[in-house]
Order: sequence, then C-alpha cells, then structure tokens
Amino acid sequence: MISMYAPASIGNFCVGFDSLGAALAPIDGTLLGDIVHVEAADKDQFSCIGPYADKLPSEAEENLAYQCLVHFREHVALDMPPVSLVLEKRLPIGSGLGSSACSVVATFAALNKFAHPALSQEALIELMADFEGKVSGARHYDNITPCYLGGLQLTADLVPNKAMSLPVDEAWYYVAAYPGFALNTAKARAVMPDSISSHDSVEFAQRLSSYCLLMQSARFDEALALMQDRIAEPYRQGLITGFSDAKSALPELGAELVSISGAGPTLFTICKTLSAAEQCQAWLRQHYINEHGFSHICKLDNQGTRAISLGAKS
Ligand SMILES: Nc1ncnc2c1ncn2[C@@H]1O[C@H](COP(=O)(O)OP(=O)(O)OP(=O)(O)O)[C@@H](O)[C@H]1O
Ligand SMILES: N[C@@H](CCO)C(=O)O
Repeated sequence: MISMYAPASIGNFCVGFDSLGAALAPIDGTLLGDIVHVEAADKDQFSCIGPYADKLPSEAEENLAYQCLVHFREHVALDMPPVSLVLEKRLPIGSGLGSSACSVVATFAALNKFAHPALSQEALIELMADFEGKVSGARHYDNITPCYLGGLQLTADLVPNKAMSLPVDEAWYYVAAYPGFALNTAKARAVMPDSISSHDSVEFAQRLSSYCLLMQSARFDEALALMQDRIAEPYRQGLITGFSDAKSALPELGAELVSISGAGPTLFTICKTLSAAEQCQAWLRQHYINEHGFSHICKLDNQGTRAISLGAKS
C-alpha cells in the first residue's frame, strides 16, 4: 500500500497574495495534513475517513479526492489497474490551511507513485491547481506547490516551472491557530474588490519583489520588516471574529508578525524564539480558539508531500 501525506500550508504568506505559500510542520511531530492510501483492488473503490470526513459531502462524486481519481484514470493513466483509494481527512474544511489542496495533492501524488505515468512535475502541478481551483473560486498555486514541494514557494503561472523555492530563516517559529469555525474561500475572495488602484498594485509589486530578493539574499530581518498585507487582510479581517484583537495583542507577547493564513480564519504569527511562540499560543488558546479549534507551533515543512509508513505519528 502507498500512504501519501500532504502537509497544511499558509497561502498568500502575507505579502504574496495568490503567489507565495509555505508548508507547515508542527514541532511536536503531529501530521497536520491529509493522508491518502492507495492499493490494488478488484475494482475501483473510494472511501473517506478521519476526523473531518463527516464535514465533507457524503457522495463520493462530490469529494475532490474521488474526482481526482476519476480524472487520473480517464485522462492520465488509462491502463492503471483498479485501486482502492482512502482519503484520511485530517484538516478542517474552509480553515485557511489549504485543506482542499491537501486532498488534491495527496491524491495525485499517491496515484502518480502507484501508476508512474509519463507526467512532468509541472504538468502534475497544473493538474493539481485545476482541481483545487474548482472549489476555491479561482485557480491559484499558493497552497498547491508548498504542499507538494515543501518550504516557502514563489508560485504562479508566470513563475518558471510554476514554483521557485525561497530560503528561510530556519530559526523562526510559526504559530498557526485555527479558531474552530469555517470560512469558505470563495466567500473570502468575494469580499475583495474586483480591481485595485495603480498605486496599490505598484506597491504590491515592490513589496513582493523586494521581499523575495531579500529572502534570497538571506537578509531575513529586512524581509520580515516588509511583511504587510494590504491586498486581502483589510477586506477579510471583518469576516474573522477575534482577528483584530489578536493582531493588537500578540506583538506585545513577542510576535514579529500576525497575519491571515490563506483565506482564513486560521491566523499565523512569526516568532523568533520558542518562548515567544509559546506565549502567543497560550494567548490564542484563551482568546481566539473555540472548542473545535486548535493551534500548533510549527517550523516550515521542507519535505512537502511524501510517502509515510503507517506507524507514523498522528
Ligand atoms: N477532499 C476535500 N477536501 C476539502 N474540501 C473538499 C473536498 N472535497 C470536496 N470539498 C469541498 O470543497 C469546498 C472547499 O471549500 P474551501 O475552498 O473554502 O475550503 P478549503 O480548501 O478547506 O479552504 P482552505 O484552502 O482555506 O483551507 C467545500 O465545499 C468542500 O465541501
Ligand atoms: N490565495 C488564496 C488562498 C486560499 O487558501 C486566497 O487567499 O484566496
């Protein structure tokens, strides 16, 4: 059996709306992401299990992982033997952690490993983006490529091979806090204006290009000082109860940055020390997260999607 794990990710990464994303690895070893199991069977079978399986439509046809299987069989690997495909749905839906991307990436990566079709990495990434775009309201790569390739990725149609990896300060910690309610990505996109002014678009280009060059030059603190989201956050923060309070409170506890993860409602902080990350997490547990939420202190996941053995930590 092939068991493929795909990690959660932060879309937008504050300065890179639809263009910059990072994969997350909780420091306690928790597998924060979806797992897909594929093995040979007498006929194609699909099932969805795991803590968030009951939050998805019960019809297989409406599950992205099943749709990926059908597409793969009909258009990519026509001679693939029948398979049993099990999606272990471990990320909440509409969380801002790239939940649909996780299912799509884990499914295609598992099927790709099982059937070995002649598909380039770029073609596989495009296929993944097509399927994630079906539910999020637009086609973008900023959850897909960090989830698949790991690390921090500059990622878009114009980027060579769809993704370029950026170096990061390995000492930084990221606290990801899911408050316990869903925010639909399409809804969070709909509150944004259709167009932005030439001033704002020039500023966005300056900020993102400077950020990437500074990161590439290992001038991490200067890059961090540029981290502001003027594209999505002003419009989305009103959809996320508690975000403004967290944005005000956490810098006093050592957060260098507080921003929305993807379309929200998960927020993330960047901290330079573990003790600052722990203080931020304690505040978030008390003030931001309800009984259905969770938080993790993370590093970036530099491995991305990978085959795991079934004894792996959950
Ligand atoms: N395997 C799947 N994983 C996640 N969502 C799925 C899956 N299959 C179908 N869906 C549907 O896709 C939609 C996903 O919504 P949305 O894009 O808001 O969530 P998301 O991908 O979890 O968000 P985010 O990227 O912010 O974590 C929901 O309507 C959900 O029912
Ligand atoms: N870049 C996407 C990510 C969605 O998780 C958005 O912000 O809408």
